[in-house]
Amino acid sequence: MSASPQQRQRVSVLGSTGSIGVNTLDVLARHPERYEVFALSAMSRVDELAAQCLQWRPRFAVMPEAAKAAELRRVLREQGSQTEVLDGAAALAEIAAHPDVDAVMAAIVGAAGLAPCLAAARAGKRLLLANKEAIVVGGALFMQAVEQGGAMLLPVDSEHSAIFQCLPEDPSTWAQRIDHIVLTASGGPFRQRDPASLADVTPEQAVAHPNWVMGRKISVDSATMMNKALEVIEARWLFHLRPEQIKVVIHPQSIIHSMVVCRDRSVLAQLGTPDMRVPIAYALSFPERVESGAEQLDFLAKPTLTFEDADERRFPGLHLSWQALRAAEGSTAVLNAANEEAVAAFLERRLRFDHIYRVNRQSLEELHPEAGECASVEGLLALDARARRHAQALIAELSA
Ligand SMILES: NC(=O)C1=CN([C@@H]2O[C@H](COP(=O)(O)OP(=O)(O)OC[C@H]3O[C@@H](n4cnc5c(N)ncnc54)[C@H](OP(=O)(O)O)[C@@H]3O)[C@@H](O)[C@H]2O)C=CC1
Ligand SMILES: CC(=O)[C@@H](O)[C@H](O)COP(=O)(O)O
Ligand SMILES: [Mn+2]
Repeated sequence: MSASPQQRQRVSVLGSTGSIGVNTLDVLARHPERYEVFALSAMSRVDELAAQCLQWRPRFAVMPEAAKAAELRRVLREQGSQTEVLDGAAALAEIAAHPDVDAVMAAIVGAAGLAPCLAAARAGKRLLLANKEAIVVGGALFMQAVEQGGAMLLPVDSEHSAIFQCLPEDPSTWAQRIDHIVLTASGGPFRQRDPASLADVTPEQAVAHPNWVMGRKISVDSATMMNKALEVIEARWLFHLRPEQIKVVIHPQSIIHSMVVCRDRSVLAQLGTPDMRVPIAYALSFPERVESGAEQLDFLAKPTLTFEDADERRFPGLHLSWQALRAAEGSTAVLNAANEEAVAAFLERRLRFDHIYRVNRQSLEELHPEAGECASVEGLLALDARARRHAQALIAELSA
């Protein structure tokens, strides 16, 4: 039976103009009887956010930069829109924690999404987590906020959604049943290239993912395998695993989205076409399932599923994840900050593709978090800023 209009979930979509944001709105549009949009947010794309506001008529729209917000306000006023436009980074936390919000889609890219995620978690929301950098930076503090706020944390990242779909609903049973998990990795656009030939690859080549259409930052991360490194760290927190319980295998078709290997050696996998609307729909509707709009998997069209070793010499970036997890608390935040800076420099053609790994490795080895820095969001953001400065110096040296 469908929900009555009074029971519709009110959803804030943080990062609504991005790849996950747009896919989320696509899923929401298929279920007007279940969901309504409470608030939207974006960073730079005023016209896209204005169009979304006119279609969805949210109560609030947020643009952190005042000038962009003023431009959005002007456009919406001209169109007679009732949407209230807010600015400032604190407004993101406001629309994440607002008492009238039921669910928050965290689809901002990067550590900028940490504070609104923590706000949603502390306010006990249903938190749909695509923004993997937030949990990589937040770590224990993030999980404490979820627990203390009584939030429901639902993974959106395809691999973590797959693991979640292979596990029972009651998280207290997970530790007893999981031997380890296997995250699948496509290998990215350079899987078959000689690693020594990657110095001159361009941003255009790096963002051309073989299977998924995604934002530019995560696409570069897939090409360096840092995406999988972030996902190893994300899995450690989401599923309460030890680093050695998380393994990675290359699966170039991206049909198996990840696997759980149980104590009895039974292997559970989740399969489907590579379409983010599936994990988004699952996170929105859990424990139910609703139409996502994705194409059904045709086994005969994709009859061969293959696997390869995630070789350390070929994919050195991946292995920084286990190094960071075993190092001092806060090291994962350092690794993330370095990577965000290095990817931005690469996309701006200030850094060679193969130097992204050098910046990440050196930052992790040279910058040591101080005791207590991870105990508060202020401490974590200070550590994040320190790691960015360190990485920027390395980038300047490498590009001199
Ligand atoms: N795309 C995908 O299929 C997948 C993405 N993810 C994760 O989801 C997150 C979003 O990825 P994706 O949608 O690809 O990214 P996009 O770059 O496509 O979108 C990012 C969104 O965040 C906004 N934004 C960017 N920077 C800031 C900032 N500093 N403060 C506030 N808002 C900001 C952007 O606004 P604007 O566009 O206006 O600049 C945009 O709405 C990432 O963490 C990614 O790793 C995980 C699995 C799959
Ligand atoms: C869709 C999604 O979840 C991405 O994280 C995707 O998995 C990237 O693919 P690879 O990092 O495996 O190339
Ligand atoms: Mn993923």
